[in-house]
Amino acid sequence: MLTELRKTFYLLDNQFIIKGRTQEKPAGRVAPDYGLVTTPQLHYMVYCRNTSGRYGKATIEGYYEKLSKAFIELTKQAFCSGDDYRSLKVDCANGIGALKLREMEHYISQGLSVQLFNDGTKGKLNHLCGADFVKSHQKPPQGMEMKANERCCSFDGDADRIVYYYLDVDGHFHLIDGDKIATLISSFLKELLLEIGESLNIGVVQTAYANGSSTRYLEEVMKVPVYCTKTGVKHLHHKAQEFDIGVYFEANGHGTVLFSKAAETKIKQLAKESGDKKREAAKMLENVIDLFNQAAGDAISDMLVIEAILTRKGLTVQQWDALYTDLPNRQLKVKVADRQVISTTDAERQVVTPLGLQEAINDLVKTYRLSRAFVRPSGTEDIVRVYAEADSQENADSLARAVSLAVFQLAGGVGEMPQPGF
Ligand SMILES: CC(=O)N[C@H]1[C@@H](OP(=O)(O)O)O[C@H](CO)[C@@H](O)[C@@H]1O
Repeated sequence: MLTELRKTFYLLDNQFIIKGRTQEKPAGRVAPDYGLVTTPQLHYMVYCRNTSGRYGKATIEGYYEKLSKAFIELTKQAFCSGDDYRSLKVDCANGIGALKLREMEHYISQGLSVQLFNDGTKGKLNHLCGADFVKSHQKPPQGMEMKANERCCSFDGDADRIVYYYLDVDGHFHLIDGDKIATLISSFLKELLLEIGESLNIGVVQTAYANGSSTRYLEEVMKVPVYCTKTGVKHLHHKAQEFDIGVYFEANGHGTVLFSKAAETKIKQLAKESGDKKREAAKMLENVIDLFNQAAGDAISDMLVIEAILTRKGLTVQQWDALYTDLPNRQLKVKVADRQVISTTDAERQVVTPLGLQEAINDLVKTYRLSRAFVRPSGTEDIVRVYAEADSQENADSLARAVSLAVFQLAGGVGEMPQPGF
């Protein structure tokens, strides 16, 4: 996250970006100073400048105005306008998202009231809170007061990821991750596409970390084509650009939806010319295009899209969650002397080297039901990541442990040996 942020600052500070290429800043030109902004807001500014303002005004007010206008349009005649749909609790991970959401609050207050937690007034960045903590520990952040069935979400520190969650009446925690966000959004978009009756193609892009139930639901129930890329949003973003409408989300809640130029032009034309029903659907799609950050995954923009969809469809957080049931899963880390000894293929789902490791994983996976496991070297930490899913949490935990042990033994593990079982 921070590396991305620094890289973008560097681009704004020392170089200009012209049509996707970078070049040295011409002498005498002053780089704009936007003060403190979220990572996706910075990407928005760059996108605006690179399109000479066609994408939007390259100011923080321009961002708030563009998003809030689309959000208000989408929610104003919504079927459901009860209080349940109007309020949302947001854990801001003690990060920049808190400052920016506060600034934006009054632009969207007509459609949504947000209550902020972990807003940075005390507490440390991402410490026991934020999207990454909630997703990896599968529990609520500290500092959030949650009542049963209340809709809550967490941003990460630089506000480019978002996950939703709630507590049921028995106090059980339910996580709604990037996969379920992608599912909600795709089903909404598919319905609108049916209404406008145009054959625009839609594709969903995931990584190997996507829960098996989400992939099955998208392919088998929703009949949407799903593609798997390597981990890291740059891979998902590029793949999503191949479709008229490309929906991409990492399971950790980082993602957005991209619309091709041709799709945007078609939708804009239908919003002007077609008959009543089609025109309404096309207008809605026009606002959806404006509400999604086309430059990068954006927690604020994604939150507004999700809130607009839930309101329009009259869906509660529990109904959304019930679209499918996640397979129990576990992620572990293994320390090895050199993580580069592990090379992978098939979008990181199969190990090529060291020899014998993939066979060992295959043998372990066969001993569990509804199981899947893979390992890959992290691109951001000096570790190997292990992922496993199975029919029960106990089995997912036990498979993840057994695979960790195989990695430790076959790929030069260091330190304490992982124990089988959990
Ligand atoms: C399993 C997982 O969540 N991996 C994250 C993490 O990458 P690793 O290469 O797994 O360390 O950080 C990336 C950058 O934030 C993010 O894009 C990715 O999804």
